[in-house]
Amino acid sequence: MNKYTTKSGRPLTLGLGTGSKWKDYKREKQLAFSSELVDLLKNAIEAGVRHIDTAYVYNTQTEVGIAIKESGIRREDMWITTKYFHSRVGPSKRPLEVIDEILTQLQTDYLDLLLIHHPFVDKNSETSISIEEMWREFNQLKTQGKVREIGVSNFGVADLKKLSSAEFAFKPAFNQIEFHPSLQNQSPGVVKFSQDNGILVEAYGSLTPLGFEKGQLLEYLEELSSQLNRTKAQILLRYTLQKGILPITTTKNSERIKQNFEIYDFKLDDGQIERIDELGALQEHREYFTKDFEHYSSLV
Ligand SMILES: NC(=O)C1=CN([C@@H]2O[C@H](COP(=O)(O)OP(=O)(O)OC[C@H]3O[C@@H](n4cnc5c(N)ncnc54)[C@H](OP(=O)(O)O)[C@@H]3O)[C@@H](O)[C@H]2O)C=CC1
Ligand SMILES: O=C1Nc2ccccc2C1=O
Repeated sequence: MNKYTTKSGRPLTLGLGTGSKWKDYKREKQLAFSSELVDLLKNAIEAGVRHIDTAYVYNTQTEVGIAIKESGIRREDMWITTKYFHSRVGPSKRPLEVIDEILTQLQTDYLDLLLIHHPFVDKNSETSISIEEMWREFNQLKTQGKVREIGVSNFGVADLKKLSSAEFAFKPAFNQIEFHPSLQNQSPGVVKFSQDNGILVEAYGSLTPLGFEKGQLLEYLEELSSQLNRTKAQILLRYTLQKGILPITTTKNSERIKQNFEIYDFKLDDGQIERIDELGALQEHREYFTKDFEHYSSLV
C-alpha cells in the first residue's frame, strides 16, 4: 500500500484508465462525447472504483467530470489524475494557461494528481517548452492548491534527474510508465531509481501479455489462474501491485471492472513472482512509445 489518500483520507488504490483507446473509439464513432463512457464510469464508481486516470489529450475529461457529478459521490472521496500534454516540436499551451480549462472539463476546483504526459521535447525547437519550464509551473500549481500532487509519465532516470534541482521545492511524486512482466523497465533502471527516490511508480499496459498469442508466460498464467481461482488479469494486476507499483487498467466491460479491481484479497508467493519475472523476460515486448525507446536493446 502507498502513502497517498484522497482528500477525505481514503487509501489510493488501483486506477481506471480512460486512455487513448476511448479517444480512438470516440473518433471512430465520430462522437464528440461518449455517453457509453459516462455510463461505464458511473457503474465503476457504483462498484467502488475511486481512482480515475485521464489526460488532456484523451479528450475524456468531460465524461469523467459528468460521471463523478452524476454518480453523487463526494469529490473528496475520488482521486482524479490527468496529464498535461505538450507538443514535441511546436508551441504548446503552458501548464498555467491550460489548467483552468482542465478543471472546468473535470468540473472540479482541484486535481489529485497532474502528470507531465511525456518527456519528449525537441531541444532544437525554439518554440517548444522544456521539461524544467513545465516543472516550474507545476510547482506553482501545487503551491496555488489547484493540484494536490505533481508527477511525470514516461520519464527515464536522466529525465528525473533534471527535476532534482534545489530550485524546485516539489520533486516528482509519481512516474507513470509501461510495466508488465515482458517490460520490467521501460528504460534502464527506472523502476529502482524511482522507488529509491520516493517516487511512486504507476503502471499502464499491465495486461499487455493477455494480448500475446502464445508463450510460456501465458501458459504459466493459465496454470496460476486455475490454481488460485483468479483470472489472468487479476494475477497480472496483483503481480504489479506486489512490485510496489500501482496499476492503472482499463476495459470497456463493466463486469471486468468489478473483477479486475478485486486484487486486494489474495497474494502471490515469492516463487510465483520470480517465475513470472523469468518467463516475462524470455518474451520481451514494448507496447507504447516504441520509437522513443527503440535505442534500448533490452527491456528487462
Ligand atoms: N501515461 C501514458 O503515456 C499512458 C497511460 N495509459 C493509461 O493507462 C490506462 C490503461 O492502459 P492500457 O494499456 O490500455 O491498459 P491495460 O494493460 O489495462 O489493457 C487494457 C486492455 O485489456 C483488456 N482487458 C481488460 N480487462 C481484461 C480482462 N479481465 N481479461 C481480458 N482482457 C482484459 C481490455 O479490453 P476490453 O475493453 O475488451 O476489456 C483492454 O483492451 C489507459 O486507459 C490510460 O489511462 C495508457 C497508455 C499510455
Ligand atoms: O492512453 C494512452 N495511449 C497512448 C498511446 C501512445 C502514447 C500515449 C498514450 C496514452 O497515454
